[in-house]
Amino acid sequence: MSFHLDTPSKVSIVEVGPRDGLQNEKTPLTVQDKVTLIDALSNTGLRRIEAGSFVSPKWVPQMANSDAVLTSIARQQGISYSALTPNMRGLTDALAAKADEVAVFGAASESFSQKNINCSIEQSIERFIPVIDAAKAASVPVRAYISCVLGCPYEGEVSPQAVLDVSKTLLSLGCYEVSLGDTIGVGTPKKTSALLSLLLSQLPANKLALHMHDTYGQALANVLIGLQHGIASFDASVAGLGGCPYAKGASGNLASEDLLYMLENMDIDTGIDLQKLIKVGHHISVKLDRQNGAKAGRALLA
Ligand SMILES: CC(C)(COP(=O)([O-])OP(=O)([O-])OC[C@H]1O[C@@H](n2cnc3c(N)ncnc32)[C@H](O)[C@@H]1OP(=O)([O-])[O-])[C@@H](O)C(=O)NCCC(=O)NCCSC(=O)C[C@@](C)(O)CC(=O)[O-]
Repeated sequence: MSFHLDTPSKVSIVEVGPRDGLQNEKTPLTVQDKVTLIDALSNTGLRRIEAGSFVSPKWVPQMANSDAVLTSIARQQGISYSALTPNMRGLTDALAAKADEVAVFGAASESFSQKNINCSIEQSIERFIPVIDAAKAASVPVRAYISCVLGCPYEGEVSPQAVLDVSKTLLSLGCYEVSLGDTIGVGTPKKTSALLSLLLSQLPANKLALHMHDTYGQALANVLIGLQHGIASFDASVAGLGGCPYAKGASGNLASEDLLYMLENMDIDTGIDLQKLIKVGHHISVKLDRQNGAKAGRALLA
């Protein structure tokens, strides 16, 4: 029996630890370390794993070895291994490395767009058009991220209408899903609910995902709001790894283990084995010499 509130009975989790999680880590991981992490994640039941990012190594050195990572992992059938592709150069490299899926990433805030990808929102859309077209021509699905949907580190408040406009544009260009990024974790249930109410008045729930950072401990509460609005796709990061290099102070993503613990206890099916995921979270935390950011992970290991 599913939870008494009107929530989806099944949800899909995008594990972003190997990308969003590692892109801001001070301790650089070797290709082999990343491959070990991704291969371990592949054995947990996850079906969507973001494995790397084809961005400028001058901007994000931690992702410089994404091609070697994608070509070295032990791919498992039924798992989509994705990568970020900000431009045609990124897409070409991602296709050469056989990414199963790619993602373009824009923002709802002009300042963040400039700081993150060095162009305006409008210019970013112009850049994405050939990327999306070429990916589709290669039969590679394209996801889209929008950063700063609930607040911007440079501008503060972001208007929900701006998020709606960018979402509609990216979906109309052929992205199969828009992942709404609370980049600095300032979203609260009230703000998340207001944003989703507007978006869902014009877009179907199955075109949206939530990508919550846990800076203020609100990520899981916001996910619950998302579930109650019918959202069934969520991004999370094993051990709560992460942070965005262009959003100072942003802490990690919502920990995958915490998300899974909540979903399991709401009888919502994900197909993922929590115990296996907890072990992966523990190992990567030890490897990075950082505290495991997953509360459920720490509690269940204790
Ligand atoms: C977008 C660019 C490339 C524009 O960067 P640019 O400087 O405007 O671009 P450019 O075309 O003038 O190129 C500059 C240099 O980068 C190289 N270059 C150009 N493109 C590539 C590429 N694809 N791969 C490798 N190298 C590349 C290019 O060859 C050139 O090299 P140089 O001639 O100086 O030696 C740059 O701004 C960049 O790489 N930004 C990275 C931003 C990033 O990765 N941010 C983190 C991910 S987004 C995020 O975390 C948020 C999210 C998704 O998780 C959701 C949320 O929480 O909000």
